[in-house]
Amino acid sequence: MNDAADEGASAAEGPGDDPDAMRAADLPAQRCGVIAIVGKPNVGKSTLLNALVGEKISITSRKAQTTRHRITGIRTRAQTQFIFVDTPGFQTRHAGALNKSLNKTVLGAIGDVDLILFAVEAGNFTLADARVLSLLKPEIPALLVANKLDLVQRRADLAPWLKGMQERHPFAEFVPMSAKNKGDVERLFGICAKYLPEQAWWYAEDELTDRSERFLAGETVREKLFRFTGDELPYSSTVLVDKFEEQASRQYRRLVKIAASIVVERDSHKMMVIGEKGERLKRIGTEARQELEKRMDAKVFLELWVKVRSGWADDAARVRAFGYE
Ligand SMILES: Nc1nc2c(ncn2[C@@H]2O[C@H](COP(=O)(O)OP(=O)(O)OP(=O)(O)O)[C@@H](O)[C@H]2O)c(=O)[nH]1
Repeated sequence: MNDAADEGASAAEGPGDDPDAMRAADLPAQRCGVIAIVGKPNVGKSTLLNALVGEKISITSRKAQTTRHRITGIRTRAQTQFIFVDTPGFQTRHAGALNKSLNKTVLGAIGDVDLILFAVEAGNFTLADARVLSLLKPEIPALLVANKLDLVQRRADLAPWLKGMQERHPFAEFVPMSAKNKGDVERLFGICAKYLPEQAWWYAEDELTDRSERFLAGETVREKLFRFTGDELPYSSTVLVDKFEEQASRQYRRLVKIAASIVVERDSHKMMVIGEKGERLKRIGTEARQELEKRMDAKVFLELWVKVRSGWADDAARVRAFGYE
């Protein structure tokens, strides 16, 4: 991101004597800034990010703590480039190395941004929300995104709740909304834009993420893994992409061969992932492959393995080796 930022800075230099630059200076100024989406697990942060970016960038599932990485989603609209970072649901319940790493990612993500979207479930505020809120610095503007508004039965009850929220933190604005409602998401763009500084864009207009296809492959398998195992499988299970190779092909315009390992902590979890006669693993593989083919516009061969590595989520060195900062 630094390189991109440097480019942006040079593009924003003054017009000088260059006639082309003079013309550029007549245009409305570009805006560009970073927006962090924070909140406790399962409040809908990834759903919101995907809706804002207009594509599925971050995986979602009903299982809390699905998001493990800081993910950048980019959306450029009219003169404004919005750079979103999604963060893992901050949590303090488990103390293992994986969780320490996740919490560090959240703290890193909110220190240096232009705007924070603090997401909660509308009408709810628990100790877990309070813990995340305590991390926000008053000098960075924060919007209270009261998400899942569609689940609120009596809207009238929301007013006193919002008033209480204002006492907890000096929020710049309240945004009661549903991440699943297009109109609400549209309105959020307009609200966010005014908090972003006037500066040249950091990314090309059509860029959607700075994450690689290899990363996307791992995340897609992980999403299907959690979808098809539900609450049975501990969230410490992870996916490693062992091979990601684009190969020349006469038959297909693009051909990508991917091999990935699903890493679990116990033999019993391995059986759970594989399922009876291998049915579940097959389903995970098929769904992941189909989705990747669509998103990468390529023919994909996907090979999945299940490996047992007991205690990896409590082992700091392994957590790093598995790609978590
Ligand atoms: N009814 C309703 N459900 C929503 C809304 N937004 C998200 N959800 C659901 O809430 C669940 C959690 O959404 P995620 O986007 O994965 O939540 P998250 O905050 O990113 O979760 P972590 O990755 O655990 O931090 C999913 O089942 C979503 O479909 C909403 O506006 N209304």
